Amino acid sequence: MFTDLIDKVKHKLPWNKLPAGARKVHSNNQEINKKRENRFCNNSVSTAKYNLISFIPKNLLEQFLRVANIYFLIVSCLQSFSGLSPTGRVGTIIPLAFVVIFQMIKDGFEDVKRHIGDRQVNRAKTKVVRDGKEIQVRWQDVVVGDVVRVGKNEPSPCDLVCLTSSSPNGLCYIETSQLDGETNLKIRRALPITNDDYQTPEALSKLKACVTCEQPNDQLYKFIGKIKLEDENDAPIEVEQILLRGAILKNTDHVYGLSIYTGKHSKLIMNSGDAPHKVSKVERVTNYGILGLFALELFVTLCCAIGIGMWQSRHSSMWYLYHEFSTSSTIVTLQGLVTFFILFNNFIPISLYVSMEFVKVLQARWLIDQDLKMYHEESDTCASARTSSLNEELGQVEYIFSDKTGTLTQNVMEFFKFSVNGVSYGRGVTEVERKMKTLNKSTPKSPSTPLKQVKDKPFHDERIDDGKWENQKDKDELAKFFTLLAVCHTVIPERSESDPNDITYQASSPDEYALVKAASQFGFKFLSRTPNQITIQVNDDKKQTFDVLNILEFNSTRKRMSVIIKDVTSKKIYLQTKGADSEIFKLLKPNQNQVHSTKEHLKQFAEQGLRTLLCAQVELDPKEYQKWDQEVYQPATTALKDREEELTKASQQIEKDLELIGATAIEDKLQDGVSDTIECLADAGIKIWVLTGDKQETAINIGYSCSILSNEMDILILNQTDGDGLRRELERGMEGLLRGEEEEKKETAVVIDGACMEIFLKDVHSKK
Ligand SMILES: Nc1ncnc2c1ncn2[C@@H]1O[C@H](COP(=O)(O)OP(=O)(O)OP(=O)(O)O)[C@@H](O)[C@H]1O
Ligand SMILES: [Mg+2]
Repeated sequence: MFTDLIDKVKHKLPWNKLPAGARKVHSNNQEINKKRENRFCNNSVSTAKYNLISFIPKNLLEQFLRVANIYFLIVSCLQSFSGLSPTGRVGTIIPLAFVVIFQMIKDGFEDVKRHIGDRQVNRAKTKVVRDGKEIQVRWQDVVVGDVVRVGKNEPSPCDLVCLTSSSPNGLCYIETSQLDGETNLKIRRALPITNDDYQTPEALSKLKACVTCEQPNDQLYKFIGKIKLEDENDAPIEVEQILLRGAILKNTDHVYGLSIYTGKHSKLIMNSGDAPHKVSKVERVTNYGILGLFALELFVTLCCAIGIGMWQSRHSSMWYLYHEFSTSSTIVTLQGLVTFFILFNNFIPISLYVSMEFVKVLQARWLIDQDLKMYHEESDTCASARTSSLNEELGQVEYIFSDKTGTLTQNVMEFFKFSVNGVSYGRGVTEVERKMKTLNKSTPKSPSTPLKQVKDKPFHDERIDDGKWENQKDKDELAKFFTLLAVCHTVIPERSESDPNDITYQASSPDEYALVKAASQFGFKFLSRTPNQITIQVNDDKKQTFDVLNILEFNSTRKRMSVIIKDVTSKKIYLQTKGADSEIFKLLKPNQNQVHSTKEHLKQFAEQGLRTLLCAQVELDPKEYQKWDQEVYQPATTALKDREEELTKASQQIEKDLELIGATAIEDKLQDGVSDTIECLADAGIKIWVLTGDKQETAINIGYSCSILSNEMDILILNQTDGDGLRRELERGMEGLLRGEEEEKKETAVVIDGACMEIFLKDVHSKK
């Protein structure tokens, strides 16, 4: 309570306020950057709660926020000062001091650990460019306006604008698991205007640039800013040119970036906020218990005080506790109130909190930290209780919210099946299918997918393996499909220095990685990419090159991505797209034969727990394309406001009348032990929510295989997009729920579609 207040006041203090307007950062010009009105801070951060000066007052304040401590403080004061104490003067203050000191030592010890952690981070080494040379400095000494070098597998020490990258085309990859928990790589791009000319420390130390950006804020995925080089026009800076503090550089030798937000102003720190003072449920209950005891004590005290008042008025003799005797029974009653209050102070046990703290420390250090069942052998890691104040909450978790990909599943995608021209290929049996078989909830089998054991390669089908696809009657359609897999993506190939034929792929989307790998298994090998061209090799001999005219990028709202390419030999222009079936079916040209059978296949794939994508393409008329590119697309790319929406609108204008090429199905296996873990959690009565972008059928079947859903449950599927239908379905669900409660065994699981959820939330909002 008080700590919140202190924080609020702190933010209002004039010297803590950020200046209004934009932040201007000058490269290689510390004179301007260090001006006081900029209020740039240094790059050291502190996650500790106390420092040497604030430790005693702050900790005491926190401790005396506890009801019991306030109570004992009052008792101690009365005991020492009033002269009415039936016990010694120090009867309470000594145990209280002991309790407070014990707690202080424990808090101090935990804070010292935080200080040590902070020190390690603040003193870690990084390299910055100063006077034409790279020098090593501590993280805490990096200042706004420094050009920082981040090497491979190193974290970025502060928020940087990426100026140059050692990789071709200014690309680099980062892993942001510290920021958002996602382990897949994300692509970042160096600023085009600096990438080519400022590759060396000498060049970088001559860089005269001014970056104008927002004041520090906690928005991890938003950035508005521009850069101005001497004698050049302003250029916009996009989110994809920002490396946030804590992001780790991967697969790129090094990048140089201009530091714009440091220390407590960096987005990661702004986003994490101060650690709040948490009170566990047990402690809350204890507080109420103490209030009850206190009321009881007051009552008993009152009775006794009135009693002695009455005794005195009848007997007119001195009560044995008092040396001096008042003749007024009212005064004796008042004196009695204090005396009995002190006498009965043991109603509330002073050692209560100490015992609780002691037990918690033992639980944390002894039971949790050394629990062999929570030991991970491969990484030699034990469980670690960072704080012991919330131990008992662990047993009272009611809900768990989980992501699916990468949390329940391994995020290792394997191409498993596909469908082209109404024929389904791929013979493997998925993990989900096997699990469903054991659950006796067999998925509908099609004649083309008999259950057979998987070979070492996840995809196998004797009809098309080892180049035999060329003998199929659908060979042209198959070739089109494989070409699309090899071309329509944002994967980047990397050749190893020792063997140029050895190509590894870098992808920010593990699905795309699996598709490109699969295409090369069929002989359509993706060889190289430049900003404007992509080359693939067909059957080890023929090279095919395409000019990449545009890439209409993937985002979660569009649920698809497209490329517009020009075949260098035939000069034809195509738009190729792949994405969620819910989106792509809407964009198809009407009356295509294979649509019906592809839908059937998609349903089967999804029921086998596979992640599906639909592939389609269209040949564009060059004139129409030119018109669209110049009049619609290019203006959208340079829009300064709502660029993403503008691009989405522009893409919608060209992604239409598509010809269906095929469907892909990718398996993402469950992590080890997921099913058992979820069963345990469910047994403990914990409700689990999982979020996924998969197709509904895939989600449901994965739900079964990881035991979130089971045959014994009522499953309520909410995918109605009209309010009335949704209401009806909810009512039906509620009836089921009540029935289930009566029968005392049936549980209800709810599957909610995203669109349906939106209606739901809108409704809630409007009611508010
Ligand atoms: N690289 C891609 N190209 C085209 N479409 C894609 C791509 N990645 C995903 N999609 C489609 O977009 C939909 C939404 O994907 P998104 O990545 O937003 O889901 P998500 O929230 O990450 O879910 P999950 O955690 O299950 O991956 C997917 O169901 C898929 O159909
Ligand atoms: Mg995804």
